Amino acid sequence: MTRLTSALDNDSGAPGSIAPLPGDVEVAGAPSWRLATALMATIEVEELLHRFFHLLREQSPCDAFAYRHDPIGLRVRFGIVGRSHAEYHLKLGDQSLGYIGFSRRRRFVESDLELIERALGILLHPLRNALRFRDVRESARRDPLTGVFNRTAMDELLARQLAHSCREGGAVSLLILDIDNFKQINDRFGHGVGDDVLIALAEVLQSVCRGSDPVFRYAGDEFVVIMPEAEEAGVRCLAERLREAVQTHNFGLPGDALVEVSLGIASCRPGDTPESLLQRADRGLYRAKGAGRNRVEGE
Ligand SMILES: Nc1nc2c(ncn2[C@@H]2O[C@H](COP(=O)(O)OP(=O)(O)OP(=O)(O)O)[C@@H](O)[C@H]2O)c(=O)[nH]1
Repeated sequence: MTRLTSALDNDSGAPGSIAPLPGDVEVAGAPSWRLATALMATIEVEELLHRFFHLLREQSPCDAFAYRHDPIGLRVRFGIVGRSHAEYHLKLGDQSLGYIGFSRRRRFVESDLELIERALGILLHPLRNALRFRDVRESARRDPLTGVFNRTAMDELLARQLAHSCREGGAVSLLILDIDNFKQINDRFGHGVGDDVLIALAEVLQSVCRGSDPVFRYAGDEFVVIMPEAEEAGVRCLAERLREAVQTHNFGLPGDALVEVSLGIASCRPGDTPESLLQRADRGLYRAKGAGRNRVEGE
């Protein structure tokens, strides 16, 4: 663990290395085992950090706390930011476990930072385990070929979004996209080239969709995009943008062969289930194929 800054009243301090802690130190009167036991009782990163912050704050060395791990896009914040700051890079061996920052209205003094650093020493191993668990769970929700979310993740999100829309009355829309004549691409150029097309297609879809509209690989050459809060006009607009983006993308196929897609769209109606919503989008896709492909259709 490395102290990056100990900015007292916003003055930057010199970086320094923190020695590992003995296992049995006291955290400002609270035995370290209390913190260690609380952290051992969960494997979820967010819950772990929440417990860490609350136990630390009982000893009042900080008012706010921010954790970030950019490679996995994880950010967690608690409390109200003050004007005195201290930031640490958390490392176990060569492995980075992210950055953690503390802030406080009152000025941090060296004994506060020592207390924080002892507590961080106790956090390191549980945090490493929680990050590993998160990684395993995330990879079970990803399609191994394209890296986008898989059908399991789609089923979970769609059920959650529909339940939310039932409760709160908000909109949910989705689209299903299928490559036109993909079998011919495989037959003409080989299965490996077909795989490359699927990978590149997933990248095009993700680059057009905002982070809030996740992309899923639904089946072989079919992808789904879920649009929380979007009405039919919104999903139609996104579907058209995706169709155009794919058509104009250079997939690097021999003879500059084009890749085109057909799309079916559907928006949530009262009483919809995930299955009924998907079926409507699928019927739209079927109509798009029947009407000549490279187009968007709803029901
Ligand atoms: N390369 C590759 N091909 C796949 C994969 N999964 C499914 N496919 C192929 O995708 C093709 C799907 O074809 P279909 O969607 O049935 O038909 P299509 O040729 O795309 O024609 P339309 O959908 O009617 O336009 C089949 O040839 C499958 O073998 C994969 O992971 N990699």
